[in-house]
Amino acid sequence: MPTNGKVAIVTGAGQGIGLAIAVRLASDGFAIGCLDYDTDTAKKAADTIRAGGGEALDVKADVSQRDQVLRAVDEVVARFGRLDVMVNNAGLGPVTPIEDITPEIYRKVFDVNVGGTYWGIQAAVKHFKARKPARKGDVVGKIINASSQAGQVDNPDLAVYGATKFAIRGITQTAARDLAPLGITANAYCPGIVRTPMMEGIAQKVADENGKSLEWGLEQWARNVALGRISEPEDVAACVSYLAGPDSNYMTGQALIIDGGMVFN
Ligand SMILES: NC(=O)C1=CN([C@@H]2O[C@H](COP(=O)(O)OP(=O)(O)OC[C@H]3O[C@@H](n4cnc5c(N)ncnc54)[C@H](O)[C@@H]3O)[C@@H](O)[C@H]2O)C=CC1
Ligand SMILES: CC(=O)C(C)=O
Repeated sequence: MPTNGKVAIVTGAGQGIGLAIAVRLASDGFAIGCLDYDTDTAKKAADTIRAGGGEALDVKADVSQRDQVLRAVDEVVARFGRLDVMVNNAGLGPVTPIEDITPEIYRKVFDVNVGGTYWGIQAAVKHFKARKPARKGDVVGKIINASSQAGQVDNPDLAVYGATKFAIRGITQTAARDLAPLGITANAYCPGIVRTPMMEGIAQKVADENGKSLEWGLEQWARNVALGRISEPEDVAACVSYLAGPDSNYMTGQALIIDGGMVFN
């Protein structure tokens, strides 16, 4: 794989959408920091990229822990010498009927999904600030955050998860405004229904409640998709490739919806 001389970090790179983004950005020429709290899957992701001729380093951090995120990002910068793109992708998506929400689940999901986004932004900005834009509007660093279609509209039994994804859109818009003078853009990607372990967990719960299969559970979500199929992680990674690359340099504060045209009530 050719290198474009740039470095990207992807959180939650061990599986699902994060893995697909890491592999795609490596094929775009980025050296990749594969960050995950699961050291085995992070290592596998980095091994996969290196086996394909790319450059990668696996780093361990729980994104809900600010000090761990700062340390892991420093580690990647120490290895590759710079940072250009930070993809705050790691997240949790538990099914939480509204009456079952506990303080513990609320705290945990917000700490990972929202806290992890704050800490990833802070860790990246520290390094982006090492470069000054030569001219007003030049881009020296890009923040890309994972929101969701569940950050646009209501979804059944996802009150905690959905709230974090609405919050991430808000954080992205504010970060875009606050960080623009430093030459840093911030955008979010909003997948629809993506076949990953997270989504399979959500679909399986509905399937179990109805005595049906996982495929039936996924099909219930696909019925709302105009294009007629749920997406694969690579569909999302292709759009994140655009957000990470130079063609989106004049775009900031946006939420890119990648949902196959979901039809809402
Ligand atoms: N799968 C879907 O249909 C959709 C997913 N998303 C979002 O995309 C992102 C990725 O989702 P999936 O790939 O489906 O999830 P997944 O559950 O399949 O993978 C998540 C990855 O993040 C890692 N991770 C989780 N908590 C972490 C923590 N505290 N610290 C470090 N790593 C952690 C896991 O080890 C795993 O490798 C999430 O933010 C999710 O909310 C958004 C819309 C739809
Ligand atoms: C998991 C997720 O983000 C959904 C269902 O939109």
